[in-house]
Amino acid sequence: MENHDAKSAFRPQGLLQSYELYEYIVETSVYPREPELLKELREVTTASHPLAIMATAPLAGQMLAMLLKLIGAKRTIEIGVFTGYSLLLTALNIPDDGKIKAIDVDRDAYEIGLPVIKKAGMEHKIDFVQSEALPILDQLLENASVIFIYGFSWRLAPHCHYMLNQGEHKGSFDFAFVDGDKVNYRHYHERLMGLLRVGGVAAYDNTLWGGTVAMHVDDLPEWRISVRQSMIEFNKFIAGDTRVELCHAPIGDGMTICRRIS
Ligand SMILES: C[S@@+](CC[C@H](N)C(=O)[O-])C[C@H]1O[C@@H](n2cnc3c(N)ncnc32)[C@H](O)[C@@H]1O
Repeated sequence: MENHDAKSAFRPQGLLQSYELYEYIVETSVYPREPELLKELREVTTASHPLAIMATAPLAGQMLAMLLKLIGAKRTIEIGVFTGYSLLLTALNIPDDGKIKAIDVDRDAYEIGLPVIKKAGMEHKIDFVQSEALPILDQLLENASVIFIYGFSWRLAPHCHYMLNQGEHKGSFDFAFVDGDKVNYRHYHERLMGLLRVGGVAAYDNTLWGGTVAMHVDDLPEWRISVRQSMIEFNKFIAGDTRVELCHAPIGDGMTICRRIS
C-alpha cells in the first residue's frame, strides 16, 4: 500500500474509488438539495481557514440530516464544531424549539461560520460552549446545581443545605454527532450512553480514518498512527457493545451510527 492511499481521507472523495464517482454523487444528489446557507458556510470556510477540509463532507451531512429527521431529533449534542457545517445542518433539521449543545475548544473557527448561522436564523437553537468536551459531558451527567441555604443551628453555627439536582440531563438527548478529537471517542461514548435517551442516536465520524484501520502500520506516515490505533480500539469496542445497535457506514471517512437500545 502506498502512502498516498493513507492520505485518502483528505481527498474530497474520501474512501470512494475515484473522484469521478464522488463528483457523480454530489452533483446528482447532494449539491442540488444542499441548502444555500450550508453552501455559503462551506464557501466561507474554504476562503477563511487553511484546514477547511476538516468540515463535515456534504455527502455525509446529507445522511446526518436524514437521520435527524427520521428520529425527530429535538435535543442534540455536537462534539467538534469547527466552523459549523454540521452544526448549521443540525439546526436546520430540528424543530424551532430544538436545542443543540455544541462543544469545541476553538471559538475562533466557530466565529467564522457564525454570521451564516445568524443569517439562517438558527442561532437561538445553539448553545456553544468553548471547552474540552469531556468535562462538559460530565457536567451534563452530574448537573450538580448546588443551592446554598444558609441557616443557623441551635448552637448558632452556620450550616448549609446542598440541593443537588442530579442527572437532570440523563437520557434527555435524542442525537449526538461526535467529530472532535478521535482519541477520546471511547470516553465520549460512555458519557453519551448516559445522556442519550433509549432510541437516541450517536454518529461518530472518521471511524475508518482514511482506510488506515485496515492498512499495515509500517505503510503509514507517522501522523496517522496514533489515531488509527484509537479508531481500531474504538471500532472493536463498539462492535461488541450490547447497549447499542450499530451501522458502520463507509461514507465520507467512515461513520459509525449507533442507536441506544438499553
Ligand atoms: C473535524 S473538526 C469538526 C468539523 C465539524 N463537525 C464541521 O462540520 O465542520 C474537529 C473539531 O474538534 C475540535 N476539538 C478537538 N479536540 C477537542 C476536544 N477535546 N474537545 C472539544 N473539541 C475538540 C477541534 O477544535 C475541531 O474544530
